[in-house]
Amino acid sequence: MAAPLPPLLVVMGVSGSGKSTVGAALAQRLGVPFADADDFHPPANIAKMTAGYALDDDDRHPWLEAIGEWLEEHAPRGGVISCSALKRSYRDQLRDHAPSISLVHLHGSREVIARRQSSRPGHFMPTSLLDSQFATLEPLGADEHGLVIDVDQEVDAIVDEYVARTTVRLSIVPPLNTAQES
Ligand SMILES: Nc1ncnc2c1ncn2[C@@H]1O[C@H](COP(=O)(O)OP(=O)(O)O)[C@@H](O)[C@H]1O
Ligand SMILES: O=C(O)[C@H](O)[C@@H](O)[C@H](O)[C@H](O)COP(=O)(O)O
Repeated sequence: MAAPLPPLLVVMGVSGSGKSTVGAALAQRLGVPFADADDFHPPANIAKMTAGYALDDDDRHPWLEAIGEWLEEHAPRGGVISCSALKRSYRDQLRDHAPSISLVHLHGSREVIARRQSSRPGHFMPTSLLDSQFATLEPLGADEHGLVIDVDQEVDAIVDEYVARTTVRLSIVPPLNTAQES
């Protein structure tokens, strides 16, 4: 039997959904490297968001290319990267680099996410951009490899849910026609 592929995950969702926090915890649990896509933005993108303007497709294109390259580089040994990946076309761009990625969409109500995003200290992303994040978000298509997890639970519970839903359990099936010992 072929060895299973190492996990190569993109933790996606709107700003404040917990991508960085959950992504780091997932990487630790899975024993693979972690990266945060916030660190891949060119300075102009950070400046634009800090000033309260949403990024557009042109702003995101080079950023997604850099994330795609990280995924490509980490595909052989696995990795987790947190990246909003809001549109289907953005995820297609990542898959062009690394077709084997799995998406983990952190899904939650605007209320829960806004509360977390606005109480997060020292982050450049203004709460005023949350509406545009939700408006831009395109849910995972049925043909996209991944799963959706509710963020309204503790970080460890989210990681547990991921592991429970993705672990293949092998059951030991006794051979047929085995003579019964008496
Ligand atoms: N499951 C959770 N339960 C409680 N707080 C959380 C949870 N996930 C994230 N947080 C907190 O919410 C805020 C936003 O999380 P963060 O990981 O920065 O989100 P993102 O990377 O998606 O913008 C942070 O202050 C983080 O500590
Ligand atoms: O595509 C975008 O509009 C940005 O990448 C955005 O989705 C991302 O969320 C910001 O970088 C803020 O970072 P946080 O998600 O950590 O708030």
